[in-house]
Amino acid sequence: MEAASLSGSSLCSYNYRVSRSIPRRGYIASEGLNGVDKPSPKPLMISSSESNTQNHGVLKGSNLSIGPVQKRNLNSQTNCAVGVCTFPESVAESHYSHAAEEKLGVLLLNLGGPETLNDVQPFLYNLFADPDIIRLPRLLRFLQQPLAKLISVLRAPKSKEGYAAIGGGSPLRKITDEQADALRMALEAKNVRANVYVGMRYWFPFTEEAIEQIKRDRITKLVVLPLYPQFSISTTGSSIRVLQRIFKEDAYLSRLPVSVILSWYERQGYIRSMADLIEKELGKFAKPEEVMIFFSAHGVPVSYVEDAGDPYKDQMEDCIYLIMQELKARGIGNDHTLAYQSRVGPVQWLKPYTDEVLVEIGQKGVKSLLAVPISFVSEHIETLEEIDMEYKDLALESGIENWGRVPALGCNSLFITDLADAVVEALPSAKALSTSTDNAEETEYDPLSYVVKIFFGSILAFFLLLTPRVVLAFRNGLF
Ligand SMILES: C=CC1=C(C)c2cc3[nH]c(cc4nc(cc5[nH]c(cc1n2)c(C)c5CCC(=O)O)C(CCC(=O)O)=C4C)c(C)c3C=C
Ligand SMILES: [Fe+2]
Repeated sequence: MEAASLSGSSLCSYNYRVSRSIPRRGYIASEGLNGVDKPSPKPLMISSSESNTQNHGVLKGSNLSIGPVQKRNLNSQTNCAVGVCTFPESVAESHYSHAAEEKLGVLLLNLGGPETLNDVQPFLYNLFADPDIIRLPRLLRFLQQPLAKLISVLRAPKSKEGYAAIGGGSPLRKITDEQADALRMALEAKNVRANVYVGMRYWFPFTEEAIEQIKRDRITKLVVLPLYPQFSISTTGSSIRVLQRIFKEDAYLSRLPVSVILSWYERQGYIRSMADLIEKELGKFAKPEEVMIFFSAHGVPVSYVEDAGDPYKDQMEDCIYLIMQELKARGIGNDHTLAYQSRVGPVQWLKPYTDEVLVEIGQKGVKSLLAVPISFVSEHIETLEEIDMEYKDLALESGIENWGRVPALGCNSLFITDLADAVVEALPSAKALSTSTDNAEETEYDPLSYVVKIFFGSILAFFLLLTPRVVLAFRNGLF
């Protein structure tokens, strides 16, 4: 465990805590489609310094630092593996800790999704305007918004088709609300009263709205729980960056004791509930032992992992190792593989790609396949449309005869109870960002420079989109 405070304003820094850890394993898939031993990954060190663009610059301009995750305690009997991100030990305890009545809040963070087809383009705009989704070099940052506008307009028709095919909108809000309710009840069953809030990154209810409600409710302690089992710069990282911005600008929030759970894929409850779902779906095949278990994770660009130090790939492989170990302990030793889906744009994404591997294994003679979406805990467009429709068709065309798909965890009771445990375990490490109000910062907004930026940025972005690589990506349907 390592705490670090960063250059620039030291309003906040985070510790990355792993309360129970296992030694790093090589990733070995049986009967090796992916069957290569992976070397031990370098220790995770995510720091953020405005001046440092090369060095693991995950959350630049923020004060987040996440120290090594690979410190693993073999002897630990506990089953919890929560990366808990708190404000530093060194800051004085906030007065909230001594408040007569503690009012606990849990903030669930998620991506959000368009609820109607009219929402699709503005939703895509919000997504592509996120500097953690399209990572431009500092000097080109002024292009972010015009690029987002152009890409969202160009991608919207394709995305709309996908959302139309799943009923005209994303189910994410409804499912996340149900998970919030279930978590509140699971906490209550443990005698922990808490308000559970939902904050989405790219659509309603936005994180900002949830925070406003938290303020109105005068919450005195907050646990932040992103609904992504594995950490990625593009998901949890991005959501935390938003929180940091909001918190450091607000006197009340900067004093509120907060604990952020960064990743939780190692938790036994999660691993067991995934193994339960897999076991159940395998049982639906005529010959369960012959089924290939096909984990399909949402991809990220390779540069996130190789240049920015995103732990996503390592955590994904570790997660799959743990699930397969759990299945093995139950006497289930099926072949398995991992591939990455949903790539967007002209850059290299994590390989192997789901569509390519499906064709490959179909041609190699695999007849039965169980698809397991692994990077998300709700049904969404990429399970309901991409996997259930596109990949299923592709698999059947490639020679696979028996297809199955594991549902997302949703409100699975073992899973929700385990999330409740994660919240309880995170409570003692809640710390305030700051005890003084003089840190509150106002961001300056200059309308003239904004208009100038948008105008010239749009022209530049337009020419950028005409480069051969980008044109080719559009032609190949990658946008
Ligand atoms: C762990 C999960 C996710 C990662 C990592 C992730 C990275 C990532 N995504 C895009 C681009 C798009 N994502 C879109 C939808 C979407 N993404 C996730 C999860 C992860 N994304 C989910 C759950 C959803 C679906 C939301 C819903 O409405 O159901 C979309 C929009 C849909 C589409 O047009 O395909 C885009 C675009 C990038 C570029 C990225 C990493 C850099
Ligand atoms: Fe995505």
